[in-house]
Amino acid sequence: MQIHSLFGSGKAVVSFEIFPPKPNYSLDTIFATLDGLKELKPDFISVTYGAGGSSTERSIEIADKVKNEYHIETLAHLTCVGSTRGDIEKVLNRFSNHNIENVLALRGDPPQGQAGFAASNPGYKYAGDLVAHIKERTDFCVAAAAYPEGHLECPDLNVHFSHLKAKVDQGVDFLITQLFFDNNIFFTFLDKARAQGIYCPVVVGIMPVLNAAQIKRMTSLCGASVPDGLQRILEKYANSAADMEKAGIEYACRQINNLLENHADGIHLYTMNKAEQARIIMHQTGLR
Ligand SMILES: NC(=O)C1=CN([C@@H]2O[C@H](COP(=O)(O)OP(=O)(O)OC[C@H]3O[C@@H](n4cnc5c(N)ncnc54)[C@H](O)[C@@H]3O)[C@@H](O)[C@H]2O)C=CC1
Ligand SMILES: Nc1nc(=O)c2c([nH]1)NC[C@@H]1CN(c3ccc(C(=O)N[C@@H](CCC(=O)O)C(=O)O)cc3)CN21
Repeated sequence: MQIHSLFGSGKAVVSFEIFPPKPNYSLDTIFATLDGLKELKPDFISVTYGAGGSSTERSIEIADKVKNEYHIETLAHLTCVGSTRGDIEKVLNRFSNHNIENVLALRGDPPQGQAGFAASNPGYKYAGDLVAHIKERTDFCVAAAAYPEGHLECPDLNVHFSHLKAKVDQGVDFLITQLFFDNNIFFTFLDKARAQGIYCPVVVGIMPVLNAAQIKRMTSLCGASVPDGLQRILEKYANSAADMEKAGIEYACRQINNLLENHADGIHLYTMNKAEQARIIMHQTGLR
């Protein structure tokens, strides 16, 4: 099923994100996660591709299992940086052969320890180039990323908006946001996006703070700002992992409840492969 057909019912679309386990871990760990997530009946699950240096083969294998063994609608991430058009066509063919109908078209992060990309990057420069290529050649439903706080590489928010508008016009069916911890930033972003003619559904990406180290890594990777309320939690529970997790889950639930009150099109939970915490959040927000 094409995910864009799920929007517009008046109910928020609910989705989860998982990433492949590191190469030295068995794939069984992700199947244990999926067993738990399946019970929550998500509308779809997305599988990251190359995030944090993970193997792309594992991403394809997991996306296949989600769709064909768990029978959950799948959104396969695809990054294009460093690939040729031929490489991308091969991966798209493999997705098609596994009946995967939805792709999240991304540019990709620079390699770890590197701030930018080599000028000689072949093939694709921006995610929009990948969106256009997929739409030209296939019938995939195409999602893309949106950055409510702007993007680290593009400090001028107005310029960044024009890039987003151009990307959407290249054929994006729906957007998923980068994580953020202050809903007001999202509401301002959404108003501005609509005013600039970006009309597609916008799913909100939420990352629960489950431990301080992970949030440090994510905020430095994606530039999300940490509001005072969250900073206080990080300081107060610095020496108590269990209390930190509990407070992080409560924070995420408050964010989600407020987004639902404001009619968000969808909630996409960055699960960090933790099914039990996802279950608590789904129950506490009444989403499941
Ligand atoms: N591996 C994964 O599963 C995931 C990765 N990400 C990462 O988030 C980051 C951004 O990715 P995307 O949104 O796909 O990239 P993008 O290509 O849409 O944007 C990246 C940067 O390029 C600028 N830009 C975009 N189009 C432009 C144009 N036509 N001319 C000039 N500048 C332009 C944007 O303002 C932004 O600063 C990447 O680093 C991506 O890998 C995000 C979610 C999941
Ligand atoms: N810039 C950017 N790159 C991404 O890959 C990305 C985003 N933003 N935003 C949304 C999601 C969040 N994603 C994430 C976030 C964290 C990890 C992470 O912490 N990975 C650990 C592996 C942990 C483990 O295997 O247990 C790592 O060390 O890389 C992975 C994907 C992927 N996405």
